[in-house]
Amino acid sequence: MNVLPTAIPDVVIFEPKVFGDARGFFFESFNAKVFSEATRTSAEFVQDNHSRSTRGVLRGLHYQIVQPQGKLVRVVSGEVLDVAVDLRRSSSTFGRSVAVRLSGDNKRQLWVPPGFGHGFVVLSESADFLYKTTDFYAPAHERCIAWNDPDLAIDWQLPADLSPSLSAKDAAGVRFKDAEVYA
Ligand SMILES: Cc1cn([C@H]2C[C@H](O)[C@@H](COP(=O)(O)OP(=O)(O)O[C@H]3O[C@@H](C)C(=O)[C@@H](O)[C@H]3O)O2)c(=O)[nH]c1=O
Repeated sequence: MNVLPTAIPDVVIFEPKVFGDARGFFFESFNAKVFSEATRTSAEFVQDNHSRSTRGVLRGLHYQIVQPQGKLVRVVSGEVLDVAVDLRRSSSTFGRSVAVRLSGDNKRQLWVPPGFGHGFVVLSESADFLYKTTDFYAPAHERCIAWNDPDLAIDWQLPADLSPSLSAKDAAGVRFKDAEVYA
C-alpha cells in the first residue's frame, strides 16, 4: 500500500497494491497497521457506508459538529472528485481543501480526518461510494456548508456540460463564514 501526501498534512491518500492474475485481482482495502502509521492515529471505525449516485450528483459539504467523524473513503465503481475541507479554526490550513479523483480503476482511498468537511461530485455515469467512519451518524449534529462557497472557492473540476444536482439539504448549505466550525 502506497501512502501519498496531500497539500494538507493530516489528509493522506492510500493507493493499494493490486495483485492481478488470470482470475481477476486482489488487494487489501484496509490494513489497520498501515493506516495508523500513515495517519498517526489509532482510529477505530464504527460504521461502514455505501451510497450510489448518478452523474452530476454532488453530496456535501458535510460534517458533524459534535461526534466529528473521520472518514476513509473510496469508490468501487465509477469516478468522483472527492473534497476534504479543513474546518479546524486553530489549524494553519483552516479553510483550505484537498480534491482528489477516486475511482474504481485507481482504487485510491482518501483519509478525511475528524475536523474536516467532506463532499464529492460524480464524474462518471454512476458511482458506488464506500466509506468507513470513526463515529456514528448523529443527524442532530450534522452541518452543511455550500459546495460553491465563494470563500472556500473549491475547484470541482466540473466538465462544461455538468451542472451539479443536490439534495434539498445540500442546496440549503450555509456560507463558510457563517458556519459553526471546530476549535
Ligand atoms: C449519512 C447517513 C445517512 N443516513 C440516512 C439519512 C437519510 O434518510 C438518508 C440519506 O442521508 P444523506 O442525504 O445525509 O446522505 P449523504 O448526502 O450521502 O450524506 C453523506 O454525504 C457524504 C458527503 C458524507 O461525507 C457523509 O458523512 C454523509 O454526510 O440516509 C443514515 O441512516 N445513516 C448515515 O450515516
